[in-house]
Amino acid sequence: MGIIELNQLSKFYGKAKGIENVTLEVNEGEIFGFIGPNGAGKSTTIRTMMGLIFPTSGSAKIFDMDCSKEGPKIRQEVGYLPSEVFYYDKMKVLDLLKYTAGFYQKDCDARMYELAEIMELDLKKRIEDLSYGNKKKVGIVQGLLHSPKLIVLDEPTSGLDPLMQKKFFDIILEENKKGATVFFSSHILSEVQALCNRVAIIKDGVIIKVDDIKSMREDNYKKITLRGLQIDQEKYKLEGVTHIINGEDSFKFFYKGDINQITKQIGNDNLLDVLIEEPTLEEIFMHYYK
Ligand SMILES: Nc1ncnc2c1ncn2[C@@H]1O[C@H](COP(=O)(O)OP(=O)(O)OP(=O)(O)O)[C@@H](O)[C@H]1O
Repeated sequence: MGIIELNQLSKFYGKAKGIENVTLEVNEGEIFGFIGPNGAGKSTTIRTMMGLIFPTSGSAKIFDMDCSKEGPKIRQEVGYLPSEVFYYDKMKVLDLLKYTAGFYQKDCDARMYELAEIMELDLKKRIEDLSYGNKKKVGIVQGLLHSPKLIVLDEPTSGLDPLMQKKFFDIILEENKKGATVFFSSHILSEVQALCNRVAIIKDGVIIKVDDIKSMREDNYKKITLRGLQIDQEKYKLEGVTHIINGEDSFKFFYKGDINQITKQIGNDNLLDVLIEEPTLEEIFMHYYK
């Protein structure tokens, strides 16, 4: 049984498609990345999982419970950080966090103070006096103070400065080491690459790929850079060669196929240098969205 199980999940807003036939399984202990550009359907998927909106068809289960029917029970063990955080502006940070802690059937005080200290959050301030980034920090502490079994993060790092992002990722990794499963949406690929074990790519409401980060980088493409003044570029018009970029004394391309074939070709050229690398996730992602 997966911690999250989405089966043919669709959500239409009237006639407008939010997501269509999303099927995914997230296993216990994974850090799972959910990536896609703006409007791809990430928040729709997550809101359906959290029982905040209802699916048009299909099912979403967390801990083997139906998200539409058992929302309150599921939420006891889920920490959710929405993409946009809205608050009771007049409340003080501490009062809001205590109010949140009151929803859980466990004592959250120690962890709450600990997280607030790590995130350098001023508990005495009113919400309305906080910057956007500091409001986001309140959301993070709110989402994690009950040490949930599943952490669901919808674009969590927007608004955080790099130092805070690092602290936040350290907290997430620590929670994961303690056993929490993490589901994490983002359009920033480097952070997904740094944090996640597996990733799903969503485009126009449809999942186009689910893979582990390692094989996604290794199995697909090689990024090849050749340096030299007399490279016969015509000879590289081969099957599997794409994304060609011509520089002054360099020639770059992506290659997918038999590595012997391409190295044979490279061996025929008089080169100053050659670099064969794994593409970054960013580059792979661009391929899927071209
Ligand atoms: N309440 C709504 N009413 C109508 N259409 C909606 C509603 N919410 C989302 N949509 C549409 O559903 C699609 C998916 O949107 P969603 O917010 O889930 O994407 P997203 O991947 O989270 O994007 P972003 O990164 O911009 O938050 C979009 O086409 C969006 O316009």
